[in-house]
Amino acid sequence: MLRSTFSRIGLVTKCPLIRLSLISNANGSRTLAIRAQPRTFTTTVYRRRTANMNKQNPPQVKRSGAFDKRWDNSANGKVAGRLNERGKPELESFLPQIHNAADSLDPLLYLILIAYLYREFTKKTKRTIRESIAQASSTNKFSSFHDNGIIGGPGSGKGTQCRNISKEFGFTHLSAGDLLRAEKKRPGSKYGELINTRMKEGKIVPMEITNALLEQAMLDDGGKRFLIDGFPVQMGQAVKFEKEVAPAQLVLYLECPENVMLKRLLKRGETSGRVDDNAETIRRRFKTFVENSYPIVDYYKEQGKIRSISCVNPPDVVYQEVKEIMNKEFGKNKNVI
Ligand SMILES: Nc1ncnc2c1ncn2[C@@H]1O[C@H](COP(=O)(O)OP(=O)(O)OP(=O)(O)O)[C@@H](O)[C@H]1O
Ligand SMILES: O=c1ccn([C@@H]2O[C@H](COP(=O)(O)O)[C@@H](O)[C@H]2O)c(=O)[nH]1
Repeated sequence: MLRSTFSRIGLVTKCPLIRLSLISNANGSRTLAIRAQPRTFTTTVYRRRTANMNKQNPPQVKRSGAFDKRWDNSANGKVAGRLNERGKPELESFLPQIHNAADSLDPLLYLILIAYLYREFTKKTKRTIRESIAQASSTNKFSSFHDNGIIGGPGSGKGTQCRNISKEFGFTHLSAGDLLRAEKKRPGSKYGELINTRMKEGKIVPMEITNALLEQAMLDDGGKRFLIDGFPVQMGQAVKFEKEVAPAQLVLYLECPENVMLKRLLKRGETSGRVDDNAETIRRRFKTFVENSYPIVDYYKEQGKIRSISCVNPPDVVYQEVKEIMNKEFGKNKNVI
């Protein structure tokens, strides 16, 4: 209870007060010092195997400052976490112990630790996204192609909305899933079996296959404005495609609760004949979506390209909102190639 309360508070707090350092002691042990202002809490996390490290000379757990509750020194003379190349402690690798000790930890210290970790995590994610954007915006092969993506969970209504958009706004509608299904059926395809297995398991098909199919479909079409349905599904795939084929101008993100999507897909499964429209695979597809798609949303958000739309309402109501967005972006020759 205490742990989850503080986790939640910690996750919305960005606190820069924490410092980690390793202190080498005379007896060969090392002490991890966590300075969570205004307190300092230290514990021995590591010791070298030296002659004087024996039962008569057990590792010392030092504590200082006002904090005197026990924090289990589970390291017990072994490395309790990873040190980086410069011999500094990597906080993430010490996290399990910090977490295990949460109930006996000073709540303030625990709160600050969680806040620190959150800050480090978001910093790292943002850095990765910025690097990816810089990489993707270098010139690609088909700079005249302009593509727009539509992403959302399985059954959120991507295909349904894409059909409306392409009819009204004149985009070529390409569906990554449909291209993969066509490749699966193509006699002699060397990827057919792999695609079938991945789809049945609710997993992502290797991006090289999907990107190549999309690129070919764009070339075959001869047009320049595309609406790509259900793509990208992975960060690496987005970056690779934008770098090598075409950058996205706009990405629509259809938001829908899982229970609504599940109901729609089970209904569709009664007639679709799709290998992935069954309860077990749908559950796996939800998991794949959650694990892979949030970074993509962040990636496009950073570039100001994402537009989120709730799609729990009937298709025509959802489309009114979609249409408004499309009109703003592409109406009256705005941004039209
Ligand atoms: N807004 C909506 N309200 C109710 N049903 C909808 C809505 N949008 C789509 N559907 C229905 O839900 C099912 C899934 O829709 P659709 O194929 O467009 O979703 P999708 O996101 O493309 O799914 P997938 O990723 O699995 O291909 C279809 O049977 C469709 O008719
Ligand atoms: O970029 C993509 C898009 C799709 N897949 C695989 O296809 C199925 C079905 O996709 P839909 O968009 O729902 O038609 C999906 O579950 C993945 O297995 C992919 O690998 N990469």
